[in-house]
Amino acid sequence: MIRFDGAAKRHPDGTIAVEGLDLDVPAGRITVLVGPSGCGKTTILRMVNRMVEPTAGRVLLDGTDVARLEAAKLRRGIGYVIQQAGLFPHRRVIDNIATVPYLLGWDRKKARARAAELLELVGLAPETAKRYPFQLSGGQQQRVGVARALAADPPVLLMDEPFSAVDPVVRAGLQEELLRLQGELNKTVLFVTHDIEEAVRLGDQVVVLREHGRIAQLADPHTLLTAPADESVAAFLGRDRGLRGLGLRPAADVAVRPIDDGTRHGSWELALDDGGRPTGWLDHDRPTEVHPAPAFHPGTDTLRTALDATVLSPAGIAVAVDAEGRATGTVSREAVLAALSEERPVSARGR
Ligand SMILES: Nc1ncnc2c1ncn2[C@@H]1O[C@H](COP(=O)(O)OP(=O)(O)OP(=O)(O)O)[C@@H](O)[C@H]1O
Repeated sequence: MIRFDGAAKRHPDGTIAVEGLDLDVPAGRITVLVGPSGCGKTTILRMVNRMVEPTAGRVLLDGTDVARLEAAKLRRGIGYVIQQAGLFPHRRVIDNIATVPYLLGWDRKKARARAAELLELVGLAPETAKRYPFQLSGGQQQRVGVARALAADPPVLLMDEPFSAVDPVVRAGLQEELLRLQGELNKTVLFVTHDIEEAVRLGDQVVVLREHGRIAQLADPHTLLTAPADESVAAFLGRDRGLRGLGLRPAADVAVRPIDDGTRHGSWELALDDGGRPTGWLDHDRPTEVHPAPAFHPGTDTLRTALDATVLSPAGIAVAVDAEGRATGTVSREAVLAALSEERPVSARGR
């Protein structure tokens, strides 16, 4: 467990980044810090691995004041993931991932074998190992960043806006991946974001901060959305709290138009293969071009995924598919938004 015990940071120029924080970050859970720019999120995170030294108070890691631990050694036991991954550009992916094992003195073969395992764990193809970071997409780079942070199997993971530089759909994929990984690994995760939706999606507990690192509310996502502590938290959650529930509501809430009712939507035709799986959208006015057909799983996805799929679809229509990938129906953006505006309690994320 990580405990902030009156931890404060005042900079030499007099700026108070964090006034005095008391917070427990439970072991094996994801705690998300969320709040407006400049409220002290990064400062709080960096106090844990001593990239920032508190000017008052303490940070305890499993009961030990981190100030008493050697910084380099402390950091090797804490995974750290930052925005845009921060990979070494001149090192291949495999060696980027093996950075900490090398530092720990593992032999090259063992370090690389571990890195290859992690590559698979974060969902990257084995051939990615030999590439350089610039040869990867933003989302792939973030996966490498996560793999690198996990390489020495640290019990604690600090993540500072790790997914904010990628587009919403890639981001949703990375979030899902993190939840899947966490289901297996049970790390103590401290995660910083300024996006409340990301916070409620990932957090077992969410800490809403205001200026100087003051806690406005600490709650599980469900409580936060249904019972904001005060007006300022409610305002931060967004005026339309329904929209913020997108990522918590099951996609099953949306009315699907059965595939048997037809595959034509205006000038767009949904093409299916022999097995009934969508292969793309065809534009009747330009029939030679095939456009991608984003899909979602009504049984397991959220309304957020369904909405993303409609937004990315050239036809403005998302395809509902079953577990085998066969199209069962279609939904429009309006249908997703209509489902959202129906009065239903927001359900907390289940694992
Ligand atoms: N070296 C420094 N000297 C003076 N002030 C600083 C220094 N580093 C950070 N600050 C100030 O401390 C406050 C908290 O900064 P911090 O980076 O922790 O905020 P944040 O919530 O992570 O912001 P963002 O979401 O924009 O990254 C800000 O007002 C910032 O300007």
